Amino acid sequence: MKKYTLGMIGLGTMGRNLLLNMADHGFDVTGYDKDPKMLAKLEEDGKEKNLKGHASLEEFVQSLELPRRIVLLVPAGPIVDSVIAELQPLLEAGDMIIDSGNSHFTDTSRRAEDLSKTNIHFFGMGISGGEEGARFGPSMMPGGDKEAYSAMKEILEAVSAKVNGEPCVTYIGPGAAGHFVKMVHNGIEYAMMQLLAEGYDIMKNSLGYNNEQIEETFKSWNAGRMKSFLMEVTADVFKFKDEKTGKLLIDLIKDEAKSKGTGKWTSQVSMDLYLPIPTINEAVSTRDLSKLKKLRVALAKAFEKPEAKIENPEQFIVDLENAMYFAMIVSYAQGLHLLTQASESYKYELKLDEIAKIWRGGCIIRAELLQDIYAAYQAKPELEHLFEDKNIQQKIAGTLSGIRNVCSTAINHGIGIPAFASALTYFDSLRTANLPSNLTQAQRDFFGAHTFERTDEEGIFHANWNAEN
Ligand SMILES: NC(=O)C1=CN([C@@H]2O[C@H](COP(=O)(O)OP(=O)(O)OC[C@H]3O[C@@H](n4cnc5c(N)ncnc54)[C@H](OP(=O)(O)O)[C@@H]3O)[C@@H](O)[C@H]2O)C=CC1
Ligand SMILES: O=C(CO)[C@H](O)[C@H](O)COP(=O)(O)O
Repeated sequence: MKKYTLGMIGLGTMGRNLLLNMADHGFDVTGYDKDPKMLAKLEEDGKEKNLKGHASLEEFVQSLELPRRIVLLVPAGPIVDSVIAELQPLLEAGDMIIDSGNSHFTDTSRRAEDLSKTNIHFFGMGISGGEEGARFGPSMMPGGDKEAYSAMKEILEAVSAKVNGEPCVTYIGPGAAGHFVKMVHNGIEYAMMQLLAEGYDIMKNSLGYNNEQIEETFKSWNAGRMKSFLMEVTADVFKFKDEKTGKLLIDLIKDEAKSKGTGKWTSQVSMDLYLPIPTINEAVSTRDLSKLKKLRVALAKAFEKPEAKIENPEQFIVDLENAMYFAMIVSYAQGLHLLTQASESYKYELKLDEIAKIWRGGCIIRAELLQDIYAAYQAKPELEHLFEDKNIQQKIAGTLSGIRNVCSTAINHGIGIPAFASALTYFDSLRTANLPSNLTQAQRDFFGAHTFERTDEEGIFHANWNAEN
C-alpha cells in the first residue's frame, strides 16, 4: 500500500490549498475531512497530482509513513480537541500532530502539556496568507516541540513564501509561542484594516472622493513606501463590480464588521500583561460598534454632522498619506511591543527580527515597512520599543504634521477616527516625560489609601488628604 509523507485533516479553504501547495512541491500527501464534498473537491483540484483523499480516519492514518506527520486545519476550539481525541488511539509513539488553525495560545499550551504525557509529538503553528497564501506560499509561525518541527522543517520551508530566496517560516519558540505570535499578527491586521477603513471614510466624507478616486489613491499609496498586501487588495475592492447588479460591490455591503476572535484575544492578553496596544484595541471595539446599526441610525437622526470644508485638498491628501504611514508604524510597534512583553512573561524566547523577517512575505500583514522593522531588530535585538530605532524615528518625524492635521480635520468634520486618533495619542503619551498620572495616584490614595511613590524620596507613602494644611 502506498504510504504518504504527510496527512491533512480539514480540507476547507486553508487545508485544501496547503495540501495542493505541498503536492506541487513534490510531496506525497493525503487528506481527510468529515465533509464528503471537501474530499471530492480535493480530488478534483488535485487530479493531476499525487493526491489522495480519505473518508475514513483509520485508513487515512494507516496510509501515512512513520513517524506520521498530521496537520490539522479545522476550526479552532473544541473541534481541535475532538480531532486529537479521535486520532490518539490510532497513533503510535513518535507520530506528530501539528495544529495549524487559529487556536487560542492557552489551548495550545494545554494540548502540548496533555500530549507531552504520551509519546505523541505536538506543536502549534500559526499560518497566514488566506486562500492564496496557503496555495502558493504562506507565512508560517511554528512553535513548541522542536523535535517535531525539525521533522517538518523541509516541507514547511519548501511550501512557504520566499523573500529574497529566504523562506517565510522559522521556529518561533517554545510552548504556544507560534500561536501567540499568529494571534498578535492578527491584532496588527485588525489595526491596519481599521486604519484603511478610516482613510476611506475621510476620503469619501471629507474630501468627497468617489470610488474611482479612492481606488486610485490607495493604488498610488501602494506604489510607494506603503506597499503592502492589505493596501493592494483594498485598492482592488473599489473597482470590483457586483455580478447581479453591475454596481460597485463596496456600496452594497452592510457596514457591520464581523470577527472570529483573534483580535479580541490580542486585546485581552495585552490587558493581562498590562501592555498598552490602544490602536489594536480600538480596531477590535470599532468592529463591535459597527454592529450597533439600529442605534447608529437612530443617533444619526438625533445629532447632526458638523458642516466643514477642507481648504486645501491637495495638501490634505499628502497629509493623509503621512497619517496612514505614521499609524501603520504605530500598529506594528504596538504588536511588537506586546510580543516583547509576552516573550519575557511566558518565556517564549522570541526573536523579533526573525518574526519581522517571516512576516515580509506570504502573510496578510506583509508590507515594505517590515523591511525597516526587520533592520531595526536586527541592529538591536534587545530593542524595548520600535520607536527607539533611529531610522523609524526619522520616518515618524516626517509624518507628524500630517497625522495631526488629519486627526484635527476629521474630528472637526465629525468623522469617527478611533484608530488614527489612538495611534497619535499613544505616540504623544509615549513621548511625554511627565504624564499627569501623578494626579491619578493622588486620587487613588485620597479615596482608597492605595499609596503612592514620591519623586524626591524612595519608599511607599500615604497622605492624610483630609487633614487641614
Ligand atoms: N480562512 C483563512 O483565511 C484562514 C484561516 N485560518 C484558520 O485555519 C483553520 C481552518 O480555517 P478554514 O480552512 O478557513 O476553515 P474551513 O471552514 O474552510 O475548513 C475547515 C474544514 O474542517 C472540516 N472539519 C470540521 N470538523 C472536522 C473534524 N472533526 N474532522 C475533520 N474535518 C473537520 C470542515 O468540515 P465541515 O465544513 O463539514 O465542518 C471544513 O471542511 C481555522 O482555525 C482558521 O481560523 C488561518 C489563517 C487564515
Ligand atoms: O487568520 C487570518 C488571517 O491571518 C484570518 O483571515 C482571520 O481569521 C480573520 O479574522 P477575522 O475573521 O476575525 O477578521
